[in-house]
Amino acid sequence: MLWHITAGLTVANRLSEDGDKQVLVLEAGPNAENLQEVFVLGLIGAGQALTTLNWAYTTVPQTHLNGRVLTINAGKALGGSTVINSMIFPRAEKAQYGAWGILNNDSSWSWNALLPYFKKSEIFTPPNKFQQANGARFERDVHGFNEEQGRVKVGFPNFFFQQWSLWRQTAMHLGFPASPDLGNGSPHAVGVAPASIDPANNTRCSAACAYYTDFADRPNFTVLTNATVIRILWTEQGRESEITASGVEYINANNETQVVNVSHGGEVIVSAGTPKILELSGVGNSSILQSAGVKPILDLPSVGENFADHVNSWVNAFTNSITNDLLLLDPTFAEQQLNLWFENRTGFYSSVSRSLGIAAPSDIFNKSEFNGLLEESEEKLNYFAALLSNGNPLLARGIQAQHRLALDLYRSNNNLPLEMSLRPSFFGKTSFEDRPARTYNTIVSALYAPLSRGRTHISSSDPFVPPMVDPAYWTHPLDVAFHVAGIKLARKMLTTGPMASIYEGEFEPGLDKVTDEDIENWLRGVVQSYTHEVGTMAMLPQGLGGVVDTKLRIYGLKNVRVAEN
Ligand SMILES: Cc1cc2nc3c(=O)[nH]c(=O)nc-3n(C[C@H](O)[C@H](O)[C@H](O)COP(=O)(O)OP(=O)(O)OC[C@H]3O[C@@H](n4cnc5c(N)ncnc54)[C@H](O)[C@@H]3O)c2cc1C
Repeated sequence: MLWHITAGLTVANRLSEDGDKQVLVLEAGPNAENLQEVFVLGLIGAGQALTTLNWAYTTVPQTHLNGRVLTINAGKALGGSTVINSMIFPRAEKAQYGAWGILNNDSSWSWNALLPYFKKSEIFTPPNKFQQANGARFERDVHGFNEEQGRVKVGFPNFFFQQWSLWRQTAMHLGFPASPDLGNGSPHAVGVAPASIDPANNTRCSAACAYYTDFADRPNFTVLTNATVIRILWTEQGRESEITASGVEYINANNETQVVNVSHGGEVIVSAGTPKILELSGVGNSSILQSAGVKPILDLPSVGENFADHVNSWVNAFTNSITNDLLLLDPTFAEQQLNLWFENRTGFYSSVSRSLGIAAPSDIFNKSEFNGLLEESEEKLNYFAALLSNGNPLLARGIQAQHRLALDLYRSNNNLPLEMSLRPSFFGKTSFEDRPARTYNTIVSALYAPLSRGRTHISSSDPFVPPMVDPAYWTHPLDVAFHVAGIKLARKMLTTGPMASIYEGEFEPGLDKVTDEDIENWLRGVVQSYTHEVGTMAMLPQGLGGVVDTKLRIYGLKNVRVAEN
């Protein structure tokens, strides 16, 4: 039994290949595959705006971001966040996968060990001549081409904005290597990102498209949508040496409470809002559970801790080039473009992929400046581990181990702190009405390897009360330093090399933000979640405050695993 979905549907699909296994998936949202906000590439953002498809969690006021409450988007549909996400489908730096193996002393978590699974997860369509002419590249060795169903379709779109090419040239001018493939495990480069799309139809390929639609008639693979899981039920304690899940309680589309039993030898795989469900089931930090009115079953204090999320910010420049802003500025043009997509899959709405540049420390700091920052962070390893671990001494060791490894990787230029991407449009918080009615190019700078760690917990036993979410953004000063440097790099990218030829002045942050301090102060008022939250069911040894082992089994529970970010 599983819920849910990006990860969960993948596992459900693979398990149900064995006809002797009965697999049930419970998903709180609907099947939204037939909505044009989901399948039309250029309508990214429209799906997120549908409240029925987005959990839109809110954070507690963020101490380091002027006390602001931020929104964290997360898909609520069969296919999870892949139904509303931006479809960018590159991979991380090899050393990042290796870090899992090092922290867990398990070599099955490394780039080499995982690459066969990455290949098995996709049907990659190489770029055609038009896409190659627009910068798309690929390396055959790192992709999967097997056309069997049960894989995410990955490829490139039918429309490219001209400034993406100018921007890549500018990035190269500033020292970024040209990427032969952003999925090859060496993404410190600039290139065109592949996307999780079906290039034959120019449509989104969500996890539902990859792992469910073609398998809906598998007799042992059942999916219930609009089914919100409340808690896991346990066998009477004392009869088993380990605590055993006996069933799951959920609320169906008619608002009725239902129970489904786990068959003998069966497992529950949690892949959805996991900390909340575990805490409602009595698994977590006992004192947090008791204050919320839940009877503790297993004291596992790191559940919901170790929360990390990317945040982003931007520099937008006025431009004379053609951008996506035209869709908002001219509704007739927007209608024509949408018609073009439906007629022959061309035009603005057939575009999705973005050019990305992944920056290393050497792109943004000089060596002595960066060594100084690293030394400061090393001196304060204990302090930040204690601060970020919420009074949990084992997790403090786990966070310290993560930080030590991250700092070592920074020293060798193998931890990549920033994703830089060019959006051919306005991007930011200022509403359409409040900004000049012009076209913009925006460079978005996203903090990729944050050292800050926060938490999420229940505050009530009522399953309909949203969880408390505190990502503790920007708690670690190195996060702040990288983010400020990202804005300076974005400015440089907009104003040098070929990009300078289409630059007509800066809108935000605005040229009055001159010093690092000005930029930092502006950022504290605008930084927003990039909605890539991870880490709250940490895969770490128990001595480092872990929640799951390297087979994703929850410590202390007999038949419950976790499969999600
Ligand atoms: C707006 C946005 C843009 C993004 N862009 C990109 C991108 O371009 N490239 C990229 O690689 N990543 C992107 N991501 C991140 C990526 O989509 C996620 O990391 C990934 O989908 C997470 O997979 P998951 O299985 O862990 O969780 P999810 O995909 O979030 O799936 C969790 C599922 O569980 C369901 N659920 C939650 N609670 C319950 C409950 N109580 N009962 C039943 N079901 C429940 C949810 O409805 C959801 O369907 C983006 C994310 C968002 C939100």
